[in-house]
Amino acid sequence: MYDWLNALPKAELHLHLEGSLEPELLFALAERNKIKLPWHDVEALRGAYAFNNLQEFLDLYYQGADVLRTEQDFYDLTWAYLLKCKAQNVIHTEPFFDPQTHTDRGIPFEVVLRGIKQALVDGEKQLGISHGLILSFLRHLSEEQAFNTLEQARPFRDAFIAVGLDSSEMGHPPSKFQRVFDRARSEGYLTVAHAGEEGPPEYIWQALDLLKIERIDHGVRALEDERLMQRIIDEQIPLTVCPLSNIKLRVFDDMRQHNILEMLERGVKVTVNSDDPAYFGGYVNENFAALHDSLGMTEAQARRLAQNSLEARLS
Ligand SMILES: Nc1ncnc2[nH]cnc12
Ligand SMILES: [Zn+2]
Repeated sequence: MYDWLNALPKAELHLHLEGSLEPELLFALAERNKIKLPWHDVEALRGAYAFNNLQEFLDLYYQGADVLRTEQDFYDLTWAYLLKCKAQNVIHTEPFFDPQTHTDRGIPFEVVLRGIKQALVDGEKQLGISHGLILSFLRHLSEEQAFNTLEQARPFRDAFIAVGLDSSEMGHPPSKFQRVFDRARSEGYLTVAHAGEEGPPEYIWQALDLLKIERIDHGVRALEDERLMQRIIDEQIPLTVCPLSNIKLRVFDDMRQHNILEMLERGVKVTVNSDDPAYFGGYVNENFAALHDSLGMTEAQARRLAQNSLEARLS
């Protein structure tokens, strides 16, 4: 890896903790929890990481998350991610977690949260990595289920900086969650949302106007709508872009077609992130390296991208 990329201090603003579950840890947790897996070994599981779209990935991602059962499991997952941050000079992180992925399997909200939060607090103390945790709603589930999740979070309000929206985008527009986000904002949460990953620019407009988001997660389809681009540039709304994810999930056919540097040069506040690094072939620095290798990203552009990430923090 490139030393100058490693040396850049950066923030990661789009990372699903469940998506940082490496196959080796997945197998170790399955053994610890006496869970029988459908894959023979780590290599067989890695072999399954071939996706044609977001949904194919999500099906495997939710299946993988089933090995996470105890507070210690969530601690170990988060700690492993923080060690990667340390190695890559990520000095601040704002990870997502999906409570419903776990509570729907009977794992109590507080078990999930305690494990994650303890690791994040230890990460601040022992590794010097600051954080802001984002509670993300699964958009393929109902508005009522999202309200229930927000209610479950109430006793732990101080543990979070924001709520987010992820999972299957098509057919689940931001408007479906307008009232949930209204409630969350009234409780003092900031808001972010995945929009314009697979979904149309209209979903980005809705995320901005109805959910009143501070940042757009992905947002790469904004380039299809010039008026939207102007708004994003004028208001300097950050985009948390995930290049390797976009290739793995076929949002772009090839990294050489990725639009992140075009957006950067047009004045969009774009940032580089890993999304689900265990599944997509790399953490933040591997994403930067791919932009260098395939798009000719210069050192000056890398510095601007890293600086954008530090400026786009919520906490
Ligand atoms: N890239 C992605 N898009 C939507 N939901 C997700 N959950 C985990 N990764 C995601
Ligand atoms: Zn994501």
